[in-house]
Amino acid sequence: MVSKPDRVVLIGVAGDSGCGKSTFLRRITDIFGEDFVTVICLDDYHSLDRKQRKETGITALDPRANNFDLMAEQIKALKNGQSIMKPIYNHETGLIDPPERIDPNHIIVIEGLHPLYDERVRELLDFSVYLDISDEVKIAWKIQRDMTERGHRYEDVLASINARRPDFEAYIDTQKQYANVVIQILPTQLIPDDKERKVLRIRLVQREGIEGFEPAYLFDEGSTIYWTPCGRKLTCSYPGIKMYYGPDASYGNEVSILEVDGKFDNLDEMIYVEGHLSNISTKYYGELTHMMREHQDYPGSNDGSGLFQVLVGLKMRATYERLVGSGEKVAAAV
Ligand SMILES: Nc1ncnc2c1ncn2[C@@H]1O[C@H](COP(=O)(O)OP(=O)(O)OP(=O)(O)O)[C@@H](O)[C@H]1O
Ligand SMILES: O=C(CO)[C@H](O)[C@H](O)COP(=O)(O)O
Repeated sequence: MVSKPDRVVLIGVAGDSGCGKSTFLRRITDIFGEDFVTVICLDDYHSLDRKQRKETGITALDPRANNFDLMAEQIKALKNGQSIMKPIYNHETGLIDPPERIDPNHIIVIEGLHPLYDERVRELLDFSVYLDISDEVKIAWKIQRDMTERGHRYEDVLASINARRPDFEAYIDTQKQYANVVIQILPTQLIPDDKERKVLRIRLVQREGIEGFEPAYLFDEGSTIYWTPCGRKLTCSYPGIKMYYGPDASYGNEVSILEVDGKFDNLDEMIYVEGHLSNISTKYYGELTHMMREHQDYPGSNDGSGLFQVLVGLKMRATYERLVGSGEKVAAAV
């Protein structure tokens, strides 16, 4: 840890397994610096180990397999500047290991299946994100990762997604109603009946009316905009790029949507898109483009997922600086 924090800022990143949380977390630590951020994976609060879950038929997504009392107590303690002894769930053995000491830090990120599920934990959060990946894309990514990197069979990957679905819908998906922002990852609409899932449509759903959070917009705040940026200033190969901005409603809340369908060919040209976005919480013109170009190797860096992950990271930085006051600025990316 760099220095003892005067105030702990708590961020929640929710989503199912395999929805891109690790990539998003790397972007957050890139913005704040590794020492400034402590990431807690909420799998560590599983109260049933793998064998017990198998015997009882209760999945890890089910609240009964998780110790929310301990989670709420320990996250509250960290926010109050106290150290905790956090349990550890060991994914290799499927067992619960002896606890480890976690000290408060400037930013604490709680990530996993349930950061927004329990009201006591939810109320402690200063900023929250839900990564919402459509079934079609989830299957494509899981198959790519679990078959090529983990040696699983196609039928097993599909069966595990199907087996999780009822509990996913009951306990995980419902959390998106509480998030400040939702990043939705959907199949493209630019290629009819696309099965490859190489081109994606990404939507950033931003809650309106949250104190201190100003949604980003395209061209003109509150309008509805359809924009095809391809042409002289943005190179686009097939199937091109379409962007959208407009108002909507979600779970009875007013939201505004920013959307990108398609892939950016050349991230140097992102400055053209950045120049037409407002309220993006950058510290200088071109900072968002700079951040996207820095990590072209991250998955999704050349589509809306990279763009919106960076944008949400900038919103987190703005939240941090607003909460801690002007004395504690995070360095700009230069
Ligand atoms: N934006 C993206 N575009 C394309 N592929 C992606 C994107 N984000 C993640 N992936 C791929 O999806 C897979 C899962 O991503 P990642 O490991 O980040 O998810 P996770 O939520 O951290 O998963 P888990 O909780 O199971 O560890 C990886 O193979 C990664 O390459
Ligand atoms: O959804 C998950 C969160 O990442 C895991 O399935 C859950 O944590 C159980 O882990 P394991 O399958 O290793 O016992």
